[in-house]
Amino acid sequence: MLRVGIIGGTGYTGGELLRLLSLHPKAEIVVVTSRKQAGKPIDTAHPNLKGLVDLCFEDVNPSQIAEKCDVVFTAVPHGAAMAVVPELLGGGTRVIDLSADYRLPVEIFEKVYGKKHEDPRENMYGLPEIHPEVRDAMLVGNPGCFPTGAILAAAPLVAAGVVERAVFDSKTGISGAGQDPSPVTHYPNVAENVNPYNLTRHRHRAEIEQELKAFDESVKTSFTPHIVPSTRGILTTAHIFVNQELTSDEVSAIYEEFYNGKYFVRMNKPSLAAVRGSNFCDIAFEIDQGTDRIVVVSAIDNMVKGASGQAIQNMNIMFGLDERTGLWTGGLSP
Ligand SMILES: NC(=O)C1=CN([C@@H]2O[C@H](COP(=O)(O)OP(=O)(O)OC[C@H]3O[C@@H](n4cnc5c(N)ncnc54)[C@H](OP(=O)(O)O)[C@@H]3O)[C@@H](O)[C@H]2O)C=CC1
Ligand SMILES: CC(=O)N[C@@H](CCC(=O)OP(=O)(O)O)C(=O)O
Repeated sequence: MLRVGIIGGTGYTGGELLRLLSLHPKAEIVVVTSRKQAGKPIDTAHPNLKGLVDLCFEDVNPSQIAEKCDVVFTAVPHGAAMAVVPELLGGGTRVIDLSADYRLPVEIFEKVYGKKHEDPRENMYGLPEIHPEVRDAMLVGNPGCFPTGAILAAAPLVAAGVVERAVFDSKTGISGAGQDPSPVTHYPNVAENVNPYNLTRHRHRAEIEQELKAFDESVKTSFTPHIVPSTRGILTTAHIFVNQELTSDEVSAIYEEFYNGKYFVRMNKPSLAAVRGSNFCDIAFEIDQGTDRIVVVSAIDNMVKGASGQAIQNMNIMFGLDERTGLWTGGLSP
């Protein structure tokens, strides 16, 4: 059994890690941290897990955690992971970080996040459909939720060298903002409403660019997010402008070949409901006949394929398990 630790166990992604790992046949959760809820049972923060995870939150230091664990998930805010990762790695454990601390080269991170990186080191971007090399990594920077849906939607066409520009328009559920309440997440501001934000400069644009430009340096990208009145899920509409005419069969072949053997990407009508609670990314496309545009739509659960499920997929690959282990569940639709 893999001995697993979670730093930041009271949060939304920590709760999803606990929910999914409690069903994982090859993982045993041995330590879950919280500074504010230390000593309390897991189900005080996550009532849905009563009877499933029989542990209490602990406030312990990273080297004590490393001693007990083969792998540790850091499900903490940006900037907090880099404060614990060096000690975890020094203790010999492998780390999957759900924050943005290890997704970008240091100079880009510092520019985008406006803070100094305290632990500059090479990063391994944990989008396993594109980076199977995660298998050998000691530290994986698990992707952001929006970049996961956007990159998976566009990567096959960008890798085929046919894309001039990709414009991503994403709608997200509110859990992407984490558990701390704010005016943005306040019910009257979210219910029966759609809120666009960071129209041109959302920090996730850097991740999207990093991954797509690795396939084709000349591709141009734009990204605009919106919050919709849903707890979970991200639906991304990608307007992809191409440099040549393609038939529907040709585009289908490009996607089928790119995602051949990639279990968690399905060519399937995307909807938030169909992927809710699951690690799937559903993708469909339509060619805008007579124009240079292909509309590609993807749907993920931001907390599963967009965070904790993908992190467990990475763990499975890093430890030589079938990537699907513990992630068998379908979506909760309808
Ligand atoms: N929500 C989402 O859909 C997604 C989130 N992410 C990223 O995952 C990370 C976690 O997100 P999320 O679960 O939403 O966040 P939450 O705000 O819901 O939870 C944060 C957790 O981190 C702990 N924590 C906070 N500050 C520190 C610190 N300085 N040191 C140690 N622990 C700390 C908190 O517990 P306590 O204060 O008790 O210690 C809490 O358990 C973030 O970096 C986020 O950007 C990534 C993809 C999707
Ligand atoms: C609704 C909402 O606020 N969403 C978050 C996305 C959070 C996320 O998952 O990404 P990171 O891990 O990079 O923080 C946002 O736009 O900042």
